[in-house]
Amino acid sequence: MPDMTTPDTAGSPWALEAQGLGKKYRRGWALQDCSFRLPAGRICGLVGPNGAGKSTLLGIATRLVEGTTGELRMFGVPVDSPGVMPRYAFLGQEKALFKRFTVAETLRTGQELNPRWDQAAAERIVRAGDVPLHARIGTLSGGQRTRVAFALAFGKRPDLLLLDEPMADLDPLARDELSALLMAETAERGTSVLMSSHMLTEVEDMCDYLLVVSGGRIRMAGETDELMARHKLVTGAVGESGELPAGLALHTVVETRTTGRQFNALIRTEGPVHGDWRSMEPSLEEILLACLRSPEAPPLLTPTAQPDRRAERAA
Ligand SMILES: Nc1ncnc2c1ncn2[C@@H]1O[C@H](COP(=O)(O)OP(=O)(O)OP(=O)(O)O)[C@@H](O)[C@H]1O
Repeated sequence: MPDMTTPDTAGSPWALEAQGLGKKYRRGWALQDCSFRLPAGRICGLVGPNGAGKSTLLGIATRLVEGTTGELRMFGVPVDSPGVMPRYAFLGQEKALFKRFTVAETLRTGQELNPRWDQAAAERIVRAGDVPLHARIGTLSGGQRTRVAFALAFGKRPDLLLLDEPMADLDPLARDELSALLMAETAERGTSVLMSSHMLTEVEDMCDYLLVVSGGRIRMAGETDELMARHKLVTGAVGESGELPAGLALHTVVETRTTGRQFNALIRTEGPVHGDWRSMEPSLEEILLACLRSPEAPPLLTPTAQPDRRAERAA
């Protein structure tokens, strides 16, 4: 886990802050009215179904996509300010590497393009995977290529690493190895990470912060443990006419399923849970799936994730 006490050099405690962020394409809104905060030093999972708006959000952060409404700040500075570029590195599914370059030439390009370049770190990452420096990129395996892309990203010494499913095409062993590399490198430097992933187990293992997006809107945001602590799985008997117990209405019911005389509900607790039912701690996967299956449930943002309302009003 990263060192949470690492101070941010620019003085802003927020790696990312979105206020009313939206992107409209001709077909409609890809991202709408998104407001959230991601504190510096966190590893944040960006979760949502296909077409949810994850890549659009990462695209706005990296200036590949221009937002239609609102604002996105990185370490307190609007993402379209010139000073932002050296502060982040982006890694997507498509690795932007020249196939004819050798690994050494690729790292040299990184060195020439980035004033904060850390050659020792980049070489260490490449060597740890037994990737020969003289090998051409085109001759490397997918896992080796991803490792070189990670070396380029970390060599840049970014304060924020933005990852769009960078390990999606890797086998489980390579994924495991590169996840460990990611955790070790970010912990050493206190790097903030925002990574989109469809692998919920990976998110559960790696991420101490979550941003859940669906239909272009933020559904949940905040510290993983706080979000988990707000949910319970309850099981009990339905009433005579199949109705749910009245006590459940004291809480936010995210999802219910009834089988015969028994109900299962995933609830957001709004106080102590009392009732003639059994209550269990759901897994993160159960919470995420219920949240994504229930678009009518209200969004849940922990206090940390909620943007400063005063700033919003002043804007
Ligand atoms: N260049 C574009 N032109 C028009 N519509 C777009 C464009 N890019 C994305 N969209 C639409 O915006 C919505 C959000 O897409 P986005 O790629 O951000 O989703 P995603 O969450 O990254 O999905 P996935 O998990 O499949 O990668 C989708 O409906 C998509 O069709």
